[in-house]
Amino acid sequence: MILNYGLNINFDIFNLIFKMKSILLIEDDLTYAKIIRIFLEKNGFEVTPCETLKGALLEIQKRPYDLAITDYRLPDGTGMEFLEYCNKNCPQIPVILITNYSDIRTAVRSMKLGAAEYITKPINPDELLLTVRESLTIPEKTQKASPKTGSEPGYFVGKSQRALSLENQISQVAPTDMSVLVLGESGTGKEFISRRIHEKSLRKNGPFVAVDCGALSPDLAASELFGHVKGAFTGAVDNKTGHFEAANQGTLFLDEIGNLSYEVQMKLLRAIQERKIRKVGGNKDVSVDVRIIAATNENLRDTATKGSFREDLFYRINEFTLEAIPLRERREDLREILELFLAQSNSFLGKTVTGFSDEVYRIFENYPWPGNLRELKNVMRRAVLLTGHGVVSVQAIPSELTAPLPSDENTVPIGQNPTASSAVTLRDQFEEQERELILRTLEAVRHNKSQAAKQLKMDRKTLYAKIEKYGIYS
Ligand SMILES: Nc1ncnc2c1ncn2[C@@H]1O[C@H](COP(=O)(O)OP(=O)(O)OP(=O)(O)O)[C@@H](O)[C@H]1O
Repeated sequence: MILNYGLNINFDIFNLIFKMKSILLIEDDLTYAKIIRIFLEKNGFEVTPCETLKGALLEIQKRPYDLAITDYRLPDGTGMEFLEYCNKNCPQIPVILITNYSDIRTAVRSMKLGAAEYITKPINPDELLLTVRESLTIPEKTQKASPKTGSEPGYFVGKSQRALSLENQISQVAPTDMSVLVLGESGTGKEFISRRIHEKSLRKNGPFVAVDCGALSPDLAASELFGHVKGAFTGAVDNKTGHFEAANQGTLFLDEIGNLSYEVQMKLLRAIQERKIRKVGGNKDVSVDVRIIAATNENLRDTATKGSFREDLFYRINEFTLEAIPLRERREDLREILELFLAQSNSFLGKTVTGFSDEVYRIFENYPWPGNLRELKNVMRRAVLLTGHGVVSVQAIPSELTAPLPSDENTVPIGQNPTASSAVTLRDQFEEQERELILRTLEAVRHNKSQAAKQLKMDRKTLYAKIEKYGIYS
């Protein structure tokens, strides 16, 4: 197996830091799951494999895993159902969703539902490792990492008309204490815009607390936002400070605010209007001085009219509206954004990629980017990882972005000696292992294909197809 290159050199250090983090791996393709498991174990993680949604739901209740990785398509459900369960019942466990690139919209939806990250098939080992390590460093899922002071590194403004107008509005509203509602598709930078407002405001030396309301379990949302007193409910073993208090004299960013229950909306309205909160189970009010910035990618006005979002709260948080711009509507800014993400990825990964070929640039220009800046950043990071140095070529970007190219042009043929910077994927390694496994089984059963198929738990037709695919008898 060729799994020992790239970022692996640092794994001893990571071992020390992470002290055998436990991962629940939900993947029904057993051979593929085995390869991922062995790869992660070699890199110092403890992996428990699971083949079904039902099994995974039972397993996650047994022990506090540090991370879960789930395939989207499972025999008895989807990875999304698993994600939803985790959000409600164990929101502290980051979940990475594996999807096909063609399911990018699913991936984007998974991020909205609180997935820590998504990775697309075919999986690149370095990318998998990077994503796992990054997800394990997220401090707490409902509260995002929030620097208290200093401006957001690498905030990109842009030169397009719409970008300039947005920046102008940010500058105008920032010094006021108005509540701001930031609208926009997933990944367009709503949180970045909100941080920008905070940094340009008079509260910039106070905290910026970002809360992902989509990841708050309905039962615990009030306690997360307003805190609780010891003994308020089973499990409230200590007093807890809520996000409101934590944001005192600063800004509270409520992402995906449409996900809050009606009851919590009521408490939120009171907190904003009266500038007072009451902890769950408490009997006295606590004064708070917090500016609210909320974000949503749904039509909150519609939701308010239909009654599932309180109209009074909608008007209270919507004193000023900003619209984050989808990437496809700011193509003039693309080249500059690419350069920024390239520089960021180089510095993050310690690589020296200098640019991209004209062909890559053309592909980027023609692609609709449904996942917006986040998707672009992920694609760039992957491309930098695979390229290492020099110029990013088409081989380093997901084949789905390059519609006219056959997808297998993107990978190195099995048997060919790959270089460290080439697109060797877990799929390649999976196929290599599968070929070996089939060959060994055939030899063990003296080439009796029915027996081999039985042992390999595949039907004869599939076995024949694989024998042909791998050229076993040719
Ligand atoms: N103005 C910007 N400058 C540089 N990078 C940005 C900018 N806006 C967004 N990004 C990048 O895109 C990623 C997604 O941004 P962000 O989380 O703010 O989007 P979002 O609209 O809040 O997403 P979601 O709807 O999924 O919560 C960020 O991690 C950041 O890397």
